[in-house]
Amino acid sequence: MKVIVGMDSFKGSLPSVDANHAVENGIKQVFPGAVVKSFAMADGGEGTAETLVDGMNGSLVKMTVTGPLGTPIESSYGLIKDERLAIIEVASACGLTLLSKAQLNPLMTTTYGVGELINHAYNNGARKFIIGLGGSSTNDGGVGMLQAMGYEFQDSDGNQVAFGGGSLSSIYSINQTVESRKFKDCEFRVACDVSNILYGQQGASYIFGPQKGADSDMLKVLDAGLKHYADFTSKEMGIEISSIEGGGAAGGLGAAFHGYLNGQLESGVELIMDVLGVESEMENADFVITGEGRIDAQTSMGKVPAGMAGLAGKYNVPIIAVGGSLTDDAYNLNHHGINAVFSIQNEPLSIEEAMDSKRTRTNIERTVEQVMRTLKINL
Ligand SMILES: O=C(O)[C@H](O)CO
Repeated sequence: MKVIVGMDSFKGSLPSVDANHAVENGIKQVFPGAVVKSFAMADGGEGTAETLVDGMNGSLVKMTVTGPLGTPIESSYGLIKDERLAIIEVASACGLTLLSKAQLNPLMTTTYGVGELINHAYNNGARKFIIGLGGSSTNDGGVGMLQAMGYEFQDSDGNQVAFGGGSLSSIYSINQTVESRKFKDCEFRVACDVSNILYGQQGASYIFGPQKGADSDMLKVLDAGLKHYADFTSKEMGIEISSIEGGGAAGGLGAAFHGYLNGQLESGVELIMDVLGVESEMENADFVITGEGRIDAQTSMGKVPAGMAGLAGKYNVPIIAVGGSLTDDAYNLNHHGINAVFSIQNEPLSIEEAMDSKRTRTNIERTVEQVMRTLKINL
């Protein structure tokens, strides 16, 4: 018997590697001879760098970067030296969670620190990059990042435009320096958490600006700034960034990666499955076990269980999901390729108790063992 295990982390409770181990233990209690192929999964969002570093024998590089408000913050990225691969979650340099509610201001916040992470990884030998977009506090179209990578965005007086989405409308000329050209040989694979375009009613500002602290007047300024930036990018550089799907991810960072760095914008979970080589093990598998901390309506929209279900479906392999909590919507997954969904909880508990990592590990193992026992019944 061959089983594929592909668990996401149980956020705030258990990393994916540990969730995978718990599932493996549950399987082995009942089928000790089973061949278990384990892939600690992620979707490009929080935890992706740590997960890939664990799964690919890499290391986490810690460094100080320019934070979203221009002051120094501690950040990190994953580095797989042998593969010359760096994994960067943009939120670790410009994320929402780095700021208090009162500090949120997308007119001012910058992605400069993301560019500093890329530079550092480049100097550490990285030529391939996996970039996780999402959870940002910025709406600067990635201009801050590009400035840190050697691009010059100047206003009509020849000064560098200031940080933040509020300054995009002052872009008057764009230049590439020698420094910026070194990234031509790099490969950027970009995991997008959304498919929105750069500007307009469905663009970065109007859809994600409010969660970053923008009121309705700010939204107009931010959206106009992104449009101006796209128009100038087309005029000065001959690059089209206004209509690419995912261009509006992380306040327009998607557009910057696509237009300026030739980045490939992809669905996060599919990108990670590809990097880990999940598909090559799927064809002759007997079944798959996947799961995440909370299985809800968003799960079917490109989260790890949905991605694993898509791949399992391609090879007609049955798939079972286990979750820390299940909303009513979780059961709709039965109509989206997941054969059965189980909660790991077995008694009434507070959230804190339910998220205790030891309890989570034990409950995953027990639930999977019981599912395996059910599979073993020969009716
Ligand atoms: O960072 C953001 O703007 C949202 O997560 C959408 O990408």
